[in-house]
This record gives sequence, C-alpha cells and structure tokens, in this order.
Amino acid sequence: MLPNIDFTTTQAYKYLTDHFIDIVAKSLKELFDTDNERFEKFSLQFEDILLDYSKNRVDEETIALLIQLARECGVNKAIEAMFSGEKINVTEGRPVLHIALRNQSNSPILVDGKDVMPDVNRVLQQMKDFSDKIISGEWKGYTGKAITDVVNIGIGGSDLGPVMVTEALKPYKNHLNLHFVSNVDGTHIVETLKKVNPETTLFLIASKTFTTQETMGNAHSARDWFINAGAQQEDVAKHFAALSTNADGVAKFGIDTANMFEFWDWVGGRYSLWSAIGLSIVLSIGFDNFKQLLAGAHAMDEHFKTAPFEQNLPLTLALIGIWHNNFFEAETQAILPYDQYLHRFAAYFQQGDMESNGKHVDRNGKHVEYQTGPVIWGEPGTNGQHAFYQLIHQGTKLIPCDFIAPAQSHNPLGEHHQMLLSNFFAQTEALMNGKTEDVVIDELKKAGKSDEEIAKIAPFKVFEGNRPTNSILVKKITPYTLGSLIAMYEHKIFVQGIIWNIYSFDQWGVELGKQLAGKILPELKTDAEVSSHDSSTNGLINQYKAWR
Ligand SMILES: O=P(O)(O)OC[C@H]1O[C@@H](O)[C@@H](O)[C@@H](O)[C@@H]1O
Repeated sequence: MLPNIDFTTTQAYKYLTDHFIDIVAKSLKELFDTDNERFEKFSLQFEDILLDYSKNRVDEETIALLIQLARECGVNKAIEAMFSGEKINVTEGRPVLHIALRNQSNSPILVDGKDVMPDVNRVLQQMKDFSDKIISGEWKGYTGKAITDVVNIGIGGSDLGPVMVTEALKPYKNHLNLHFVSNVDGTHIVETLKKVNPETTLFLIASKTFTTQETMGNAHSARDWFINAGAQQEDVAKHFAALSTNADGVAKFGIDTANMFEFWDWVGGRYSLWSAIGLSIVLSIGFDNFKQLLAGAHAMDEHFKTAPFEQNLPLTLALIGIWHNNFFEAETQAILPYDQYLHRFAAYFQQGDMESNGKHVDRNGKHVEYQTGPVIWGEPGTNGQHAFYQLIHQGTKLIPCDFIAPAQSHNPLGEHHQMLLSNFFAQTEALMNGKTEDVVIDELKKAGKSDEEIAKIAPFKVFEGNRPTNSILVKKITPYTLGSLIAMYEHKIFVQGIIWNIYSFDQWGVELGKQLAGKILPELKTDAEVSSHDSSTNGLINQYKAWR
C-alpha cells in the first residue's frame, strides 16, 4: 500500500513554510559568501555522477526539513512497495516494475506470487539471439541480403526512449542505420521509406498495447510499401518484428509470434526502454552495451533503495524540485545537457515527468490544493544559450535548471570540449551571482562611456542573479552512466509523485483526445457539413473540407 498523506498537513511542511521566509531573505550569493563549504555540504557523488545542488536557495536546515517531509510522507514505505512488486499503479491495478527489467542481481521479484525474473531473462536472451543474427548479417531478408536498416515504428514511450538512447550512445553504434517513425503525419513514414530498401530493412513495430492509432497506421503503411515493392506475404516474417504486451494484436497484424518480443503490463510505456521496447537500442549498440545500460540503471536502483536519504541522489533531486515547485512557485523545470549526444534527453523526460506527474487528483480521488508536476523542457547547451537563456537570466519567471555535462568527450576535437564546458561552468555561476549595477557602471566607465550614456544603458545590463541550478557532472556518457542517469531521473519523478500524493504511473489524461479523434475521423471521410460540435470545432472542420 502506498502511503496516503497530504504533504501540506505534515509538521515538516509547516516548518518549511516558516523557514522559507528566512531563506527568501537571503540571496544565493550571500549563502555562498557566508559559507565556503557549500560545495562540500551540498553535493553528492554516486560512482561517476556528481550532483552539485549547492547553487539552490537551500541551507542545512532546508535539507533537513525536506528530508523530514519525505519521511513524513512515507517515501521509505513507497520505495519498498515499488521494489517488492506491490500494485502501486492503483487505477490500473498493476505493479510498477521497470526495476525488474534491469535487476542484474536476479533476485526474485514476485507478482501475484510468481517470480517475474525468468520471463525477463528469457526475453533478454531472445533479444540477444535475434540482434546477434541481424548485426552479424546471418539473418537474411527475402532476397537473401543482410539487413542494413532498422525502422522502429512506435510513439510516446515506444519511441522517445529508444530515440534518446540511440542518439546518446551513437559512439557505440555499429553499421546498422536506425530510423524512427512516430508521427501519424504521412510525411514521417514517407520520408523514412525514401531512405531504405525493402530487401534490407527490418521494421520493429513497437507498441505496448498494439492498438495505438498512429503506430498501427504507420505499421500498415510500411507493410503495404513492403508488399508493393514485390515481396510476398510470407516474406513479412523476415522483415517485421513486434515489441508488445499484446500477443493477439500482433498475430492479427500478421507478424510471426516467433518474432514477437514480449513485455508485461507492469512496465509503463514511458519506463519501457529497458524492456523489449529497447530492441532498437540493442540493434544499434549490441547486446553487451545494452546490458551495461541495464547494469548502470540497476546500480542506481540499488543506490536509491539503500542509500540514506541524506546521500540519496534521486531523492535529493526530487526534494529540491519540491522546494522550487511548492515554495518558490516555479512553474517549470529546464533540463539542459551540455552534450550534443543528449539532445533528446529533455524531450524524453518531458514525457517521463509530465505524463507521470501531470495529475490534479490525489490518491483519495480529490482535487489537490497544491501544485504537482512542473512543465519540463530544454535543449542542449550551448544552443539554448543563444535562444532562450535571455529569459532565464533576465525574465520575470523563476526557472530552476538542471545542467548536465560529461567531463570527457567522445570527440575531443581541439579545444571544443573545453569551450563547451567553460560555458557549462559559466552559466550556473552567472545565474547565481548575476551582475550588480556597480559592476555594470564600472564596466561601462572602463569602456569610455559618458555618465549620461551610462545612466541610460546600465539598467538593461544588470543581472539579478539568484537563479537556482543543479549541476550534474558525469565522468563520461557510457551505456552504464547513461543507465544510471536515466534511472536517477525516473526515481526523482517517483519520489515527487509520492510526496504530492498522486498516482504517477497511469496516464488517463491522454485518453480524451484519442476518443474525440476517433469520433471526428469518420466525419472527415464525407463532404457533408458538420454541425455536431461547438461552433469553433464545426467551423474548423468545415473550412478544412472546403479547402481540401
Ligand atoms: O506503446 P503504445 O501502447 O503504442 O503506447 C504509446 C503511448 O501512448 C500514449 O497515449 C500514452 O499512453 C503513452 O504512455 C504511451 O507510451
């Protein structure tokens, strides 16, 4: 059972509310000026990941109270409930066991009295055998040629994870070309099919439910294209595999169940890259590297489960996030990787976080009276610096940022990495310290500006600073450290959902749009004027019909 506590009624919350008044009276700069051990006090290291959270408006009391909050909200119990396979996804009646998919210790994890590990290991072995054959060229297409291209067709959790990880681990990539088709917009599949040859292409139909409209639409178009290119129905078996929990749906589509890679309803879509959904990752980097990804995640799982709260990275990230979200009233959270290979990291956690914690109903079915999940967004630095950092530095909104960078680059070209990292270090320093009017005036004087010019221009050049950031410095982005990094964010989301007393593992909010689209689709198939909706929707549909 998950705890069921309104965190705003806890002792810790009351203390934090008072303590907040003291903290807002102090700037980050002051906090650093009065304590030169902030880095030592407010940074944590787990293996090759360093989390520096000292550039947030916290002191020792803040952290102690936030930890008390986690305790009062029963985070300990909740962790135990997840890891032991309890059905903590209550609204769907399912356990939440992505941790089992990477359980390298192989210790039994029971669901309804049955150990899930033999099934997990069986599918992993199947993924290994299949990918070994594809990568080595032993697997032949319908004209006897080896596979050169893999097209993953999936959306949401069946796309974002594989895309993010295959991009992040490109330095480990083999000769296979990976493509991802997600959007139901015909452009996506058409443009992808232009690049591949039916004789040498493997399609992975990735869908937990095997009913998702976008994926099924793209899968049918891919199969039609394959058959129209001259292949026979029986050749489909050599070129299509399915990654799904729905064996009946897969068989109906015509994919050989021998080419089906199974997973289970206790794997959430947005937590599924560790499952058969990760087959495109395995094909891209090989099974051994995929195992390393799992091992890194498992190590973080163990850390999360066993490390004291004071040293627990995911928990600390979660608490800092709560501090910003529920006390500073920050609406968003930026994720800013200083690594081109991580260019889809923020997009991945946009789903991971927003689909998990974008909930306004608590575990009693009541509307919450506090803020829950933030808006997650971000782009790789330094591109972001030249786009939206202006608002982070000088806008009116408070935007807590996670800065992520590897110490070692996979492409140590000239001074590039030092240039990149100089920006990584400079930005958090600038966001913290800002630039005072005195400094601005001094600079302008030195540049030879007149007093009149200085008076005019100075206000625009002042930076208030006091902008909070976390810095996450990783030794190197390897399959292992990436696994740990992803798991760290997953558990952060989990802890926040526990404290907000919401259900993080369902996603009912995606259903209404699907339902209405299902109603509108038949209406678009005729030329008859539509009048069944509100005037705006009717007007838009009828104009579309007039223009098409
Ligand atoms: O993997 P399938 O079942 O196609 O779902 C794909 C995606 O669909 C969305 O509507 C959400 O429910 C996501 O959580 C899910 O990842």
